[in-house]
Amino acid sequence: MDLVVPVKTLGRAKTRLASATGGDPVSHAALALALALDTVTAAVATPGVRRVVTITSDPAVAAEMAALGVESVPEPAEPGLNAALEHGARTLRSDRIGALQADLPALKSGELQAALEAAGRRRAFVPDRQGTGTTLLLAAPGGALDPRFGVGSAGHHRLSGAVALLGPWPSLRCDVDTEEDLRLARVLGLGARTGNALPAWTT
Ligand SMILES: Nc1nc2c(ncn2[C@@H]2O[C@H](COP(=O)(O)OP(=O)(O)OP(=O)(O)O)[C@@H](O)[C@H]2O)c(=O)[nH]1
Ligand SMILES: C=C(OP(=O)(O)O)C(=O)O
Repeated sequence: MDLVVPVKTLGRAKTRLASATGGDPVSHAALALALALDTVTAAVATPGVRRVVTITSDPAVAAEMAALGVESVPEPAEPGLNAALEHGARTLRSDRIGALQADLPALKSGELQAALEAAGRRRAFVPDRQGTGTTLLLAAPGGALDPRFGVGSAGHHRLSGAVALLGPWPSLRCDVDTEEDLRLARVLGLGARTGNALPAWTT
């Protein structure tokens, strides 16, 4: 399985989390980067994951990912998350491809591995903890990714024929968009970089 991980340019990312860093843009960018680095660190360590590639036009993200041994592909001219994922999938030219969101700072490799195994050869997705969004989308072997991320993406992925995977994988389902999500992810056990990037209120 090869995974594409989209990472928005840090200065524009995670706007719903801005209050967590008190409006300081430097701390905010550091937190957004830490979320992505912790997610990718867990993904790279997952048995069954052969390759991880981030899709980003942010040179700071690409440099940090390179330090982890992870390649980055620049975003295409067409804007938006799904266009970025389609571009990444095309670039990888892999037989088996998936898209993993970059805001899963509590992600445990064992849970990602279990979800990959549960998918088998099906096109499948993992909904977020609220059941409305999507944290992981897996193409069938040789099949297209056909990403439909955005508001209500779980419903869109289901309607497009992907199978919902609802296993006991809280770290895989806990994407962090808000301060409340961050608190929940902390209970699950944050990756080291996000833990270090957090403001004092969480301690
Ligand atoms: N490369 C790329 N990644 C994106 C883009 N939009 C969203 N993402 C990534 O997709 C994932 C889910 O995005 P959201 O949760 O909506 O994140 P966000 O847009 O940074 O957050 P908000 O500003 O709060 O909506 C995150 O990993 C983002 O970094 C995009 O246009 N390009
Ligand atoms: C883009 C998505 O993420 P979020 O709900 O975190 O914005 C999605 O779930 O499709």
